[in-house]
Amino acid sequence: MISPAEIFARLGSDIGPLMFVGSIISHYLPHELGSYINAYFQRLVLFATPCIQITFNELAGERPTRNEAYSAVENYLSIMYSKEAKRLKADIKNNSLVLSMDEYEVAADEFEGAKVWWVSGKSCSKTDTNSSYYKLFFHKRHLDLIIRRYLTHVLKEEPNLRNPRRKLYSNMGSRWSHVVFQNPATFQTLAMEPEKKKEIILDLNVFSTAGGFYARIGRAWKRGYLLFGPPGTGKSTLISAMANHLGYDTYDLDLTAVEDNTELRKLLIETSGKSIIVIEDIDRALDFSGQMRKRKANGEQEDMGRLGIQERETKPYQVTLSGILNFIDGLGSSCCGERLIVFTTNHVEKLDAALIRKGRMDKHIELSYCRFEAFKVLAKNYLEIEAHPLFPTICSLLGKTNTTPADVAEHLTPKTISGDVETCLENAEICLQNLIKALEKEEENVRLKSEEGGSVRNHQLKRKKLMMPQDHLIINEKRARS
Ligand SMILES: Nc1ncnc2c1ncn2[C@@H]1O[C@H](COP(=O)(O)OP(=O)(O)OP(=O)(O)O)[C@@H](O)[C@H]1O
Ligand SMILES: [Mg+2]
Repeated sequence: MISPAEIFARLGSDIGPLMFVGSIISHYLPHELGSYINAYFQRLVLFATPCIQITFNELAGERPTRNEAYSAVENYLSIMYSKEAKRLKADIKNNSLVLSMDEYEVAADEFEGAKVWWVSGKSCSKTDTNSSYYKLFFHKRHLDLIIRRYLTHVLKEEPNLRNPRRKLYSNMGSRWSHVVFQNPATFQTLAMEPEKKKEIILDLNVFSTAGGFYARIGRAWKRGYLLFGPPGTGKSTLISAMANHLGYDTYDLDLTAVEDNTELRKLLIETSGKSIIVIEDIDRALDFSGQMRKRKANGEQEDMGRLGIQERETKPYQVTLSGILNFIDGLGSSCCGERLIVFTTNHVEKLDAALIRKGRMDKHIELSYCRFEAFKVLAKNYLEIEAHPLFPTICSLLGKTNTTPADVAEHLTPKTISGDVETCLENAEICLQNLIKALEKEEENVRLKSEEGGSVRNHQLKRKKLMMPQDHLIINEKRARS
């Protein structure tokens, strides 16, 4: 015979049915009565079972703003719950549709073997001003796990989950349109020297939590990053990793599609907080702008037949360097919330000093050719190996050649994908061998070029020596004549 204590203990492991009954009844009653009945069922659960309840109110304490923990729970539940839910609530936030649990809904979740239940509702007390809430119920034996691990997981300690519906905006003229940001790049998968990576992560973490500091020193909460390096060294990949790390939206600004500085300002004002504004290949965008302005000044813009397809599609172009400087400086003064602005370029030397000075581009990061530390990250990502007898050969070859991570990644992509361990190891061996062949070829090219360079230099030196007496003669002759 089961004792009443045991019944309650068992009930505590599955309070779902009780919760569901409460929510269904509440749903079909007038709001005030519904909320009363829901609260009653919750109290019954707490009384009759060894359950613990944690409440996340939408409006907490005296703060007029939304409780961030509530928003985090809402984000988490909207992903988990929307797959199986029958009743969802739709809302528009930052110009996009957000679905979340409707009131008096119950969602069951499981974390490392512990069952938990989330209940949504709206409190009716006068003091709470009809604040919405989420309540979490779980068995008290899981208290430690829930507090230490589950809540951390829900409250987006997992940075990728901070803003699960992150968006990638791009501009058509002066209008932004967006798609869901889905690039999976993270700092873990980014091939870069560990120290440099750590430094960037730290910088981002400090920035994202430094709102109070920026306010105190009277500066806009923004930070500029200049990423420079040859093509295929990971500039765009780093931006995606940054967006995933911070949970920010990304605005990919195509300057060549912007008509003039006024349009640029308009685009800026329409960006939201917690975002990364990216201008890729800033040197080329500015070059393009200069060319188009020159053509316009020369009255050539009418002759559209002479322009390239891309140029023909864009209108006469009036974005100037000072427009961009104002754009950067305006970030923060015309918008609220933190913003990162990121420029990328393959030719840092071409950029105007005013554009990249500290205060505008605060952090300059060089993305460079693939060295051994970066290679190890790629090998782990692509081949799932951390060591291999061929690694020392690759390490030595990478030191002698300038190969981009993009090239290395291409060689490390297995031609067949298999879950079988033996096939994976075989694939790894083949990929590493292929990479070695490519690196050896590159090394040979480097050697030939340096030999060619050497013989050209020797030739020039010899010529110089041969020329010397003649040159002296000419100079002396000139002196004599004068
Ligand atoms: N540092 C890196 N870590 C991981 N993958 C990389 C890295 N660099 C390049 N790759 C791989 O190479 C591809 C091209 O890299 P990416 O687009 O980031 O280069 P980029 O520096 O932005 O080049 P470009 O100057 O031409 O825009 C990526 O999709 C990625 O797969
Ligand atoms: Mg790029």
